[in-house]
Amino acid sequence: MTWDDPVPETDQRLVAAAADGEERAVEAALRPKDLGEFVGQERVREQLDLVLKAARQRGGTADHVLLSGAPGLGKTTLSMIIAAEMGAPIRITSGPAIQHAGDLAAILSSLTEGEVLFLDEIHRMSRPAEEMLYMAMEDFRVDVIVGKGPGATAIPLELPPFTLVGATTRAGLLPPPLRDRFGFTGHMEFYAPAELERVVRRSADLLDVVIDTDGAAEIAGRSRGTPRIANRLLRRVRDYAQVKADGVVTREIAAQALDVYEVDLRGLDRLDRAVLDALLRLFGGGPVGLSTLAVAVGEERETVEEVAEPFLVREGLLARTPRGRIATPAAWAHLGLVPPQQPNPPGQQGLFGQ
Ligand SMILES: Nc1ncnc2c1ncn2[C@@H]1O[C@H](COP(=O)(O)OP(=O)(O)OP(=O)(O)O)[C@@H](O)[C@H]1O
Repeated sequence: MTWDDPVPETDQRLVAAAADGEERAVEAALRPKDLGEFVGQERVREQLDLVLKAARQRGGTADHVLLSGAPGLGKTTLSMIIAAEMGAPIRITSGPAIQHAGDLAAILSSLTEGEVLFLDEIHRMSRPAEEMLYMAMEDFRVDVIVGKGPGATAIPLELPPFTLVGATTRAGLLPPPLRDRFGFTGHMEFYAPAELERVVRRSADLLDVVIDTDGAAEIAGRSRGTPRIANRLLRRVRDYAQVKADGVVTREIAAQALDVYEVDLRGLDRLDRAVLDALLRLFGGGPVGLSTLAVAVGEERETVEEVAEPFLVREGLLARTPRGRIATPAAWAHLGLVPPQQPNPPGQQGLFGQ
């Protein structure tokens, strides 16, 4: 497996959606092995089930599959399930690991018939490799260029039929010719709390952790719609339950543990709350410019914009407007603060129609 990309420093948070190599090794034990075990994503599961069943009935190779969605929602897991359901081996690589077309040619030419090639972060592949992939996907053929300059020749190389599973967090960044070569695209959504609760209970079972329904619900509610985060929080809660209590995870124990790790009821961590707190207390809820907000919390502009804000926006706690960042009424409520009363100019509504 090649997941060579370092996780950015700022992403090494308990609530980070990305994982480093070490965590991926721990995660391997928790991966569902077939579609039946895979929690949630009903639509994608049903559609994929049809694609795979039909391919099996025809005795052929499944169409190429594109999975799009945020990190930690189960794209790698689904690719392994696709291989398992097709009874095929799987090869795993990622866009950034394929710098040259030659790297891709080497991988493609060593595939066996029906093999699944999982290409994570497919949007980060180099241009020449991408162009080679077009032909490989469509015609199961690549042209290997031998030599340089005017004497260079293209030697056609036949490939066995294979299934490409591409994963991307940014489907919009894929060039249309690449997108169009996938027979099926699955859009992965964030998970509902009840689904995450099932993920937590399943993982607890596998890790031999005793947990009650409320304990699982408490962890699920703080997991930002993401199974990877749910599993990570479960591991930290397990430590707490073992060291500070009798090992059993109840709602109270889960809440105490996650309070220690500063992950609040909605899954906000220290950084998220610092941004909201500054926006509300220092700037009256905004609008305030990103740079000013970043200085106020002692972080880089990029950290606030790329690490904290996406989740705050998704949660409906912060809005990005042309005039700057503004807090929503939900943000005031979440931090238990009361918004200042601002008289609206005659005939004009306030920002939130208040
Ligand atoms: N639907 C699910 N049911 C149960 N566990 C899940 C589900 N989806 C993901 N997980 C668990 O969450 C963890 C992360 O999943 P996975 O590595 O597949 O995510 P990903 O979308 O590929 O992430 P990335 O984009 O960072 O590669 C794994 O331990 C996996 O077992």
